[in-house]
Amino acid sequence: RQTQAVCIPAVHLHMTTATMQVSQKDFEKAQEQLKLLKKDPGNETKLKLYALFKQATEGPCNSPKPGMLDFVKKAKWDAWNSLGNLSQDNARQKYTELVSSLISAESAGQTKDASPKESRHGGYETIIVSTENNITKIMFNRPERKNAINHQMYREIIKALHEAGKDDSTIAVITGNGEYYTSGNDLNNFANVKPNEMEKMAKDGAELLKEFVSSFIDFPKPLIAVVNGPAIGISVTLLGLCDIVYASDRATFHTPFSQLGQSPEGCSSYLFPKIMGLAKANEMLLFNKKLTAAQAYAWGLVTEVFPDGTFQKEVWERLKAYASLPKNSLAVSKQLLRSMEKEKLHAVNSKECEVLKERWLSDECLNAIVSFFQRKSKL
Ligand SMILES: CCCCCC/C=C/C(=O)SCCNC(=O)CCNC(=O)[C@H](O)C(C)(C)COP(=O)(O)OP(=O)(O)OC[C@H]1O[C@@H](n2cnc3c(N)ncnc32)[C@H](O)[C@@H]1OP(=O)(O)O
Repeated sequence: RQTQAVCIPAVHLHMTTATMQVSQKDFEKAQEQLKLLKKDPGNETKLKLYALFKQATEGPCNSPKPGMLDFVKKAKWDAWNSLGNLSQDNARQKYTELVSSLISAESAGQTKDASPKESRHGGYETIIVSTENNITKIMFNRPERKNAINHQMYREIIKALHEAGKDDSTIAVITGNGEYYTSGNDLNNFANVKPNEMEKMAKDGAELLKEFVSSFIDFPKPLIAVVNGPAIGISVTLLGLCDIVYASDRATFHTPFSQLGQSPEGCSSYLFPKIMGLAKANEMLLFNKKLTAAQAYAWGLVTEVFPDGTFQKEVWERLKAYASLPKNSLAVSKQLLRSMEKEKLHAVNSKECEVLKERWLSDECLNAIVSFFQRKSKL
């Protein structure tokens, strides 16, 4: 899998003769500092470091794309290739900055009086979790994969929601890093499964999905979705379990389940008809209708739409004010609003996962996934 351990080969931690740029010294120093890190920075970060090192020393990716089955090589190639034509100077700069941020994060973790403003939660690779102004922010962080949700990300979000539910924050926010909110389930979750492992894949997937959706159903504080860009699949269905949904006018909302031979999840088979009426829910959940932000607002899925240019500023100012309201009052009020539904939502979640488990073994679903990987189809 892409998230398998990726070592940074020693050779990549040494400079070739290379350029004598102003930043050359810093770049070399960064390579030395990297070796002093006590904590493993995680596979995603190691991939970024690997890619930036290759770009800085060799320029844009020039090696042939490895085969689909060669996961580690493919993940490294993808990371390097995703840097496109980034100049070697910029790559050196970014590499140096990344190392410096890792060193600072590590020493901040060791010093009690670290910045009181934003505290970054450690131990995550596919998401960034931080707390500031009484708001715990959970950010999908695989921008080069359009924030597709792989198994590791599902597990990390479950953990982050569990911790956010108990921490001192007043509200929690879920959002995406980069251009996309998220492109939904990572289709690689279905790739490279041997025929005799299909049933297990479907069973494990359904269990993970059930636990993932349950962690949204049970989340005890106001949960706000800040939809910064296009949202696909499960990231759209989960919006029904969020208490407020703010969207950039660049966001779109797409649940292409029948196109993928699958079926709705995230309690959308129950919540979407309640939110928007059965006729409109059918267009989204049966017939793959992609909504603009304005349509999603008109259909009741989105609370408010903001111009992309001022989206972050306006939304975070608003949320900062909301998060200064009395924490316990907000929590009990949210629970009152949702409690009558909780049992029903868990039952819907179980049923949806059961149906999906069967769908994942169907030819319709397998053909759709093969088409995606053969580049015959994209959404
Ligand atoms: C435990 C299991 C629970 C399952 C729950 C059920 C959930 C269901 C769903 O969420 S259904 C929705 C699934 N999502 C998709 O089908 C989206 C697939 N992606 C696309 O159609 C396109 O990538 C796109 C429209 C999102 C973006 O297109 P474009 O702007 O042209 O970018 P690229 O395609 O070049 O994307 C860059 C890079 O990212 C890879 N990627 C993007 N999204 C996904 C994804 N969802 N799964 C896997 N890979 C994804 C894409 O393949 C590119 O990789 P490459 O550079 O080609 O290696």
